[in-house]
Amino acid sequence: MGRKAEYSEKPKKGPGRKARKQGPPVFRKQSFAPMEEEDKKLSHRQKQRFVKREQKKVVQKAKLQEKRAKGKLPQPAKRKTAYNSDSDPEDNEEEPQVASSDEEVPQLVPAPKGQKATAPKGFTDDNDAWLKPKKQQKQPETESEEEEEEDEESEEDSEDELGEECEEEEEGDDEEGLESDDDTAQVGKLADLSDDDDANSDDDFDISGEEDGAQADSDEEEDEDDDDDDDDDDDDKLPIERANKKLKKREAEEAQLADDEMLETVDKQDVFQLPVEGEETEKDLTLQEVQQRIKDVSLVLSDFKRYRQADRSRGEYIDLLRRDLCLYYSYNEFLMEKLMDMLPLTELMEYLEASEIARPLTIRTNTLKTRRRDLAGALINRGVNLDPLGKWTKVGLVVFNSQVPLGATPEYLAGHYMIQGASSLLPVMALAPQENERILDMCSAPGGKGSHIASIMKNTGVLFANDSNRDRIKAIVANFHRLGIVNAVVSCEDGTKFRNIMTGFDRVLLDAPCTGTGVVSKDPSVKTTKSEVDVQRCYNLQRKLLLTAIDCTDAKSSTGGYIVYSTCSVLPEENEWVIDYALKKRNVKLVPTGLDFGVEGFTKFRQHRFHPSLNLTKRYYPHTHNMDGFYVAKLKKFSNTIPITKEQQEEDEKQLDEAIEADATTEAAAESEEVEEEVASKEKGPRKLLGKRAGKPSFTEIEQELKKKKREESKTKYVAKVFEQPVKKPKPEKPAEKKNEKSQAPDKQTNSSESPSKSAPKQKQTNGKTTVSNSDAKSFNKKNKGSQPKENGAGSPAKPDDNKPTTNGTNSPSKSAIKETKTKPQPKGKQSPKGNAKLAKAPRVDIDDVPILEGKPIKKQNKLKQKSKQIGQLKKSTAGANAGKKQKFKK
Ligand SMILES: C[S@@+](CC[C@H](N)C(=O)[O-])C[C@H]1O[C@@H](n2cnc3c(N)ncnc32)[C@H](O)[C@@H]1O
Repeated sequence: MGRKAEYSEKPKKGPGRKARKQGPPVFRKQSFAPMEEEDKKLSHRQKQRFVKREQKKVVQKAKLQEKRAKGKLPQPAKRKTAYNSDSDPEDNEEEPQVASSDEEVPQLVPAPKGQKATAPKGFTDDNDAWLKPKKQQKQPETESEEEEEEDEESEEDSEDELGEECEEEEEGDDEEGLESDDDTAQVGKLADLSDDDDANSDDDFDISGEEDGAQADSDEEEDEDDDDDDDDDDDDKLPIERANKKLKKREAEEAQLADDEMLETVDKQDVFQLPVEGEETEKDLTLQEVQQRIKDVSLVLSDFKRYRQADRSRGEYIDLLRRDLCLYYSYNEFLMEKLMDMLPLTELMEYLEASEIARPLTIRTNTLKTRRRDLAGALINRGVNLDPLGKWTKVGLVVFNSQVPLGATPEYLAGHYMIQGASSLLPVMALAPQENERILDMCSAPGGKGSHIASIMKNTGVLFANDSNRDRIKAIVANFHRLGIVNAVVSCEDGTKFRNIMTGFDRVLLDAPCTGTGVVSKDPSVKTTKSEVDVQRCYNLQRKLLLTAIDCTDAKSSTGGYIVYSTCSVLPEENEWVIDYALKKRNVKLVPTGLDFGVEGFTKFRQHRFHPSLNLTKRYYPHTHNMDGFYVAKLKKFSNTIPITKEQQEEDEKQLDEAIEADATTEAAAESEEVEEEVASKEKGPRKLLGKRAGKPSFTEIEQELKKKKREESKTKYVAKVFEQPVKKPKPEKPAEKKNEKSQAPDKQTNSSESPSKSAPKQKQTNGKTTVSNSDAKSFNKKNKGSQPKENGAGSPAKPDDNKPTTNGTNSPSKSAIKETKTKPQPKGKQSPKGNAKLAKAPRVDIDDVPILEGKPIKKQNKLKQKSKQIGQLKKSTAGANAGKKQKFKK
């Protein structure tokens, strides 16, 4: 952009290129206002052209009149549009204007004035045939005229481009039109401030600057077409007429296109054609196309008889729909199939759409510390925009937006509220805890529902908050501390074993671990990661946990005897099926949840039929309740006896155990293979395996041992322990023993303490206490690099006997909360006679510092073991004096 524009002066009139070459461009201030003085100053060429045009017009008019007089042509109809050409003989008022400009340009052939009175009323494109003085005009042209004609044509083409604008501006006077063009050309020169001079080089009037390149190009193309078709016609027409014609033509084309497109769409909608078999078009499809196809197939399926292709089955359409839905919403086929089985098509679409959107952020008032109104006021003062969640809850608040992070407000830190999804309030409401009851929250971490229970109990009675995940237990403790809950005992046990620890609860909440298919909006990975095995594993575990929950409940409780089962999954396998199973296996019946909204649970699902009372259970969906997908069932235990024989019960237990273990093993097997490969690759170097064995895992003794342990670990995957007691591990007596122990010792220790069902370690597990030697802890901590054992007694766990329940299931655990147990470091009594002697002197290991094997991915555990073994082997080769230390390190 070179020159600075000056608006103060009027630019000098002249041919375009020449004008641009002269000094800085200037623009008049009122760009679109007429410039009467300047308008009259036409250049020589302009004048010549104008004269020519006038001549043409006169000739045309004369011929026209002649023809009309002979009766060859119909009387032209009056034009409706406002831009009647000056050729329109009816525009008498405008004639003088033409004449005014004609003052300077002598008319070579004066128009026959007498004709004006009898002139036809305007013209339309229908009668433009009468503007055809083709050859007669061309013949008299000299060569020089032809050149000028070329110029004129180019000029007129450019003017054509302005046709639309001209339509509004022109008043029927050609000269005015020209002037108008000229004026707009002046305005258009702003764009010419760029180096785009060449583009307009052929235009005397610099009007091409008005048009963008694309438009100009397209018009040029059209001009070419027109030249081909109507060359002769166009020669006879005024630019404005040509523009009009082109415009109409373009409009007709567009209308035609729109019609075609519509027909095409209607065609598509009417008869959707399934892709031909083997046609792999999915990869090329855009999301919009996939979406369209989803709509089309849905339409076909909605009225299959009407819209189907004769030779295609419903299954084919459903298959295609499933594939498209998977593609569009990024689900795996397994989960999409499950959802399609579960929901009618229209509802499915709504469900999928709703699952793409995050649910509203909700919080629960902790009524132990504040009232909802006060909390709302305090948060509003902090710039939180919130409202009560709904009439169905007195403690829920929905947060629309917040200027502060809700997990860090002083109110949050003071424990005035808990951030919880709306759906997680439902199971606790269904449980309806009472004050002074004994309630078990079997799978409690991170303590959202547990803390809700405690607050309804007003910190009376006892809440047993259990979870098998050691890491998540910490969250329970932290939340309970923050929320001021003092009636809770937190434990880390396998829920399926809880009947061996304690029974006789008034109420039990089982918020079971599940596939999480209802919380896709929170965790989109669920869409792609869940498989049949995951669902199987979940429902087997859920069944087992539910039977245990029922067994832990006291049917004779004066206030309760209720069990609430909930999941954040929408799959019937994890919900109705599990309840139906429990109805058959225990003396329980379904009772209303007390929740006055929600969809009834399924009583049938595909070929399966459930107990009719399953309609008392409630389902919640994102698209219907704007909550996470959720399921709630409330059971009443009416007898403490078990309706099935002991053998049957054992058989059931065994079956469930096997199913869970099998699932876990399947999963572990894959990992195990990885480990094997890893081991092999590590050993590949020094061993230099050749031939067929090269690069393949070699099943040495150690590797097989590893595999065995791996399987063991996978079996005890769900088992975790709390209150692990630090025990000093006896030092190895002979270095010679190292060889046997090197691969086994650390793992044996782990296994023995982890195994949930073997006789010796069973006691350790059921009482929830595990011995971990100080040296072990140190070595593990070294490996883990994270947690160093604290040598302070304050952090050590409680004496095992304090909390040790008997295994007959009648004894209650002591009511000491985890806080208590942590602050009472006591030596472990019955674990190991060897360790026992040294226990009193042993420095305590804080519970939080004990390395967690069961919580780690198996792959990592094996890596650790592998590393320790390697280090041990290395050290073994060094001085014998260090042998004891090495052994210790390895273990
Ligand atoms: C859905 S979450 C519980 C959420 C919790 N009720 C709340 O409201 O914050 C399921 C929990 O079950 C735990 N869990 C899984 N298997 C278990 C088992 N066998 N025994 C006890 N808890 C288990 C998981 O660690 C997880 O914390």
